Amino acid sequence: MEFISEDLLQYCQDHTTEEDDLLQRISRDTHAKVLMPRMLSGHLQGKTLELFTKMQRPKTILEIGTYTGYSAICMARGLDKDGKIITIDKNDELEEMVREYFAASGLDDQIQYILGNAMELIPGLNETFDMVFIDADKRNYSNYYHMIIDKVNPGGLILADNVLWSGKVVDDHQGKADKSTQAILDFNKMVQEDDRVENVLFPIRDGIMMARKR
Ligand SMILES: C[S@@+](CC[C@H](N)C(=O)[O-])C[C@H]1O[C@@H](n2cnc3c(N)ncnc32)[C@H](O)[C@@H]1O
Repeated sequence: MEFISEDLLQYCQDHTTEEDDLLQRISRDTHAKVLMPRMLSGHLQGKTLELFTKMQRPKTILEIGTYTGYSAICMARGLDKDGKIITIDKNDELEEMVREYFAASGLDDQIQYILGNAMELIPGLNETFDMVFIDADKRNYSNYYHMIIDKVNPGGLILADNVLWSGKVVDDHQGKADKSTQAILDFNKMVQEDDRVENVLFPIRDGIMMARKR
């Protein structure tokens, strides 16, 4: 489901700094060769992530859910020279493609790509973060939040994608939402009630929750 008309979306894209050749290639290849290409962040969200990163100036970013690397490259482009992004994905079938894109970005020395289950890997990360992008399995969104909140530095940002879940968050479920929808509803409620953060839900693409740790 699109929340704004195709014409308005096109107008927004036409007034957003252009996607360069590499991001266009990743988007094209993903749509041609990879399952569920709708998962890719794309032009508007990618530029939003890049600009959020430039404003936040994080030393370390954690991304949960690399997929084909589009959003990781956007955030890496926003980093200062001494910043780094750790990005985790469990899908090793995309590894070759993703490593090639990271190399082509010229930023692979700032991108640490880890393959494996984020639920198992995150507790072992001996780092603190200035920015976290949660964009993996929806059912674990609240678990990821609980796992990372103590690793986020004061003033750090937690971003979570797809928090409008194609609009299903406002459907009348009559107490029987499907598991992914319920997980998103629980996540949004939990963030809204968490006094450790101040937050805003942006209606960008499928919805991005931004929570800033106090
Ligand atoms: C929505 S896609 C990420 C899109 C990417 N961030 C972008 O914007 O282009 C979600 C990814 O999360 C990965 N994923 C799902 N569950 C995971 C888990 N438990 N651990 C690590 N990765 C996971 C999937 O393999 C998939 O590639």
